[in-house]
Amino acid sequence: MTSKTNGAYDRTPLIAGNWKMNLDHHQAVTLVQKLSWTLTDADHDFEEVEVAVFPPFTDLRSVQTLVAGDRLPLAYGAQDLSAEDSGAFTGEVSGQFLAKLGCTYALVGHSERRTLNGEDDALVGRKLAAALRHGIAPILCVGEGLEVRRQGRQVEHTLAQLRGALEGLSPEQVAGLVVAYEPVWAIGTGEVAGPEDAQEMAAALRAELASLFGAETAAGLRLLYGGSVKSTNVASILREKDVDGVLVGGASLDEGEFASIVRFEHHLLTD
Ligand SMILES: O=C(CO)COP(=O)(O)O
Repeated sequence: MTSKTNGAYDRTPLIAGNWKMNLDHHQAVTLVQKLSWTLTDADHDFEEVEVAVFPPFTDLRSVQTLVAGDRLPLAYGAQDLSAEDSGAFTGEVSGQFLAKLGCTYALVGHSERRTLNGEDDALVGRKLAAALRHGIAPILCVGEGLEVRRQGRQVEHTLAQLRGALEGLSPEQVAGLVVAYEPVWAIGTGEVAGPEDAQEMAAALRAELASLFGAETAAGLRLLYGGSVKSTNVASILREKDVDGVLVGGASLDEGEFASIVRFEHHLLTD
């Protein structure tokens, strides 16, 4: 049994790599191949620590073919999806198509989409519902910007985003949900929220999930931290009781660094 220094894992840790708008489908195949070789060589137990990648839409078919053809124990997902299922929505990608491509997960409400594409909580909630309709586990991204953090309102702000996206759902519907806390000021900046900040927010999110869906459901949901995660800081973050994994951006583009993050327990033993 995998264990934290503060106790056994109740939930399978999830290490997720969000590639953002990087790597074409040829590069995707190369990275996924190298990543799986590196982890297999290192005897990584994918049942103990789950690994998922989030390539651009145009890479997903190639990743599906590779993962299925070589029976790789890796999960993959999309970085976004449409709130709609089909129709006159030029440029949108339906959850139905993603399910056909074997996506286990879809990110919803990533801060870059909220900021660059004006996605609000209502739209994020509709996208989350669309993922659930198609049997895709949503990874709901929440988190505050620098101004909100400076005002000390980060918990209130992040919990409002959580409630806004999950309104009207039942405990059964959210059973496979993952929530990623990504403070916007820590994304791509080299600034990392301290492990205690990640834990403070994870505990607040879990308490809010318990009040929405019951303690038992909340205890089974995985909460991730994201924002400048690297092999050198992952262990201290994942040592925290309520943090069940990480959502990695830049560092997931290098298979050696990402594999080292996946093998965070190795750092737990050495630091
Ligand atoms: O946005 C992120 C993952 O979704 C975090 O990105 P970085 O790890 O590059 O800071």
